Amino acid sequence: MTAVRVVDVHAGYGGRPALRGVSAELRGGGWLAVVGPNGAGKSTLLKAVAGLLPFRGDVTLDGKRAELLSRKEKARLIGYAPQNPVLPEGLRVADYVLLGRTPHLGPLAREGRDDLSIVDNSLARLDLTGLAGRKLRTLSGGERRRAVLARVLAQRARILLLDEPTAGLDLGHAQELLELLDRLRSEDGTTVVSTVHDLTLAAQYAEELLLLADGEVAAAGAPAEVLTPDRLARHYGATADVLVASRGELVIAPTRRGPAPVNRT
Ligand SMILES: Nc1ncnc2c1ncn2[C@@H]1O[C@H](COP(=O)(O)OP(=O)(O)OP(=O)(O)O)[C@@H](O)[C@H]1O
Repeated sequence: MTAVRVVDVHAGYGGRPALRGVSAELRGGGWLAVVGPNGAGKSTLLKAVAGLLPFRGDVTLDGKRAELLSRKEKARLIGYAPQNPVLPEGLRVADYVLLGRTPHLGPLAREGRDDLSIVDNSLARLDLTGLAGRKLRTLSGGERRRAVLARVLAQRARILLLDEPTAGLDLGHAQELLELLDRLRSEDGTTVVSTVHDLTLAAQYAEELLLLADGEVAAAGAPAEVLTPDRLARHYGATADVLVASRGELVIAPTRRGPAPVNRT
């Protein structure tokens, strides 16, 4: 079943268009990476799908039109991690992650044992157990990012909208997160839409790429179809080789524009 369908979406800020006729479709349990240069409209698309920005066009989530979903229904269905969230700095990490359970709490809004165990599990999955008692304001940039993702995981939403989830994470934590998302997708059928700047990681984990440029879809499809040196030059102004690694995975390797480097070995 199609989990996310976006049809001819237009959105903007103060009359200035940022998305112009964007369409995309993703099956349940799929992973769509939204890529494109700075200012292309990637975050705007995620905000529109999350219902945080007015738009023209249609967005359907799990077969239901997004604008007809109640706030609580939407919060159960979508877990959204913005690029630069404003955090309640005085809150402890565990209490912040518990906020992810809010859409599931009963009328008295008291968390139960299940909620606390989901929070513990989310903290462990993001390697935050040892930091559970720390105030958010004391965390490093990457630790804060992981706390935000732990809150989103605790929500147990069927569709995750993650804006630059690996930004600020070291290589190991970035890889662990992507592997975790991949497992959620294949084991629980979670659907993932993420924006990504690292095109090699995008190609390794996402099954579909949506390349946005200047608010429009420049290309869509499997990574090998979308990521060509020609498109990287045209839309990113970058010179890069698209290599195929030993396991068949794509590697996007930027190349120097000047003369070939002197061999330093
Ligand atoms: N709050 C805002 N007010 C006005 N213009 C905005 C706002 N947010 C984004 N824009 C503009 O909308 C366009 C798309 O921005 P968006 O944040 O969606 O790009 P992006 O592809 O996510 O970029 P990046 O890779 O730099 O994060 C840009 O021209 C940006 O300047």
